[in-house]
Amino acid sequence: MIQIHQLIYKYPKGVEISFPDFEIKSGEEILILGASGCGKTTLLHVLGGLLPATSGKVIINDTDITQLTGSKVDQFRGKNIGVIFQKPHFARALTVKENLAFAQKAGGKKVDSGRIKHLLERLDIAQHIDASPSNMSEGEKQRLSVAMALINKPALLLADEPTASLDDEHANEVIQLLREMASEENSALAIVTHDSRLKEAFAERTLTLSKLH
Ligand SMILES: Nc1ncnc2c1ncn2[C@@H]1O[C@H](COP(=O)(O)OP(=O)(O)OP(=O)(O)O)[C@@H](O)[C@H]1O
Repeated sequence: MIQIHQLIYKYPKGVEISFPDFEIKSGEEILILGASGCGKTTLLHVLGGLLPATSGKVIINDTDITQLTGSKVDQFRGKNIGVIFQKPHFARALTVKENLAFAQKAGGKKVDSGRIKHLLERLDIAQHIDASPSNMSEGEKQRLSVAMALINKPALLLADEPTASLDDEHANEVIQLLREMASEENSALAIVTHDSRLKEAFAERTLTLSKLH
């Protein structure tokens, strides 16, 4: 269960952004929409522990991450939060399997080849297990970034603009995949986007951020 309560982030010498309260249950999802500049990326970074909240709470499975300091935030993220960035980045010198094994170790877990194989098969990229990610198509790379984010069974899966450059058909496919995978893995899913095409599919599970004044 993820709970956001009275969350505020203030950029040093910049704007102060207040976010609405919301919660996401395990295996459920939320679409966070808003116009350019309203704070979507900022919210994603605060939820992912990449920016420290100025005040308020971000509770992820009973831990308020705003209270974690120093390397504790990084350790918590490695174990409990998966992030799918707009542009996937992998270690190019490592194979697909080695990238996933690296992510397991970074999350404080032992390398689990069975888990790696399961996710690659589920995401239909198992044929690339010993290849370099650089030799994969854009769609395959995106599916690998989903595998990387899910490898440690995170409580929270965050996706940043996953449909930004996609046509309607591919946008639907990616969203469908994220929803299925989050539900299968029992992760709470938060998608941050300005893509209002997605609004209908998420119906009441949409949160629209207000414009800053
Ligand atoms: N490093 C920074 N320092 C100061 N202000 C910033 C910084 N980064 C963002 N901002 C401001 O914070 C506000 C929210 O920015 P943010 O990038 O979160 O918006 P966004 O909704 O993700 O926008 P977009 O859809 O255009 O990516 C904006 O007013 C922006 O100018």
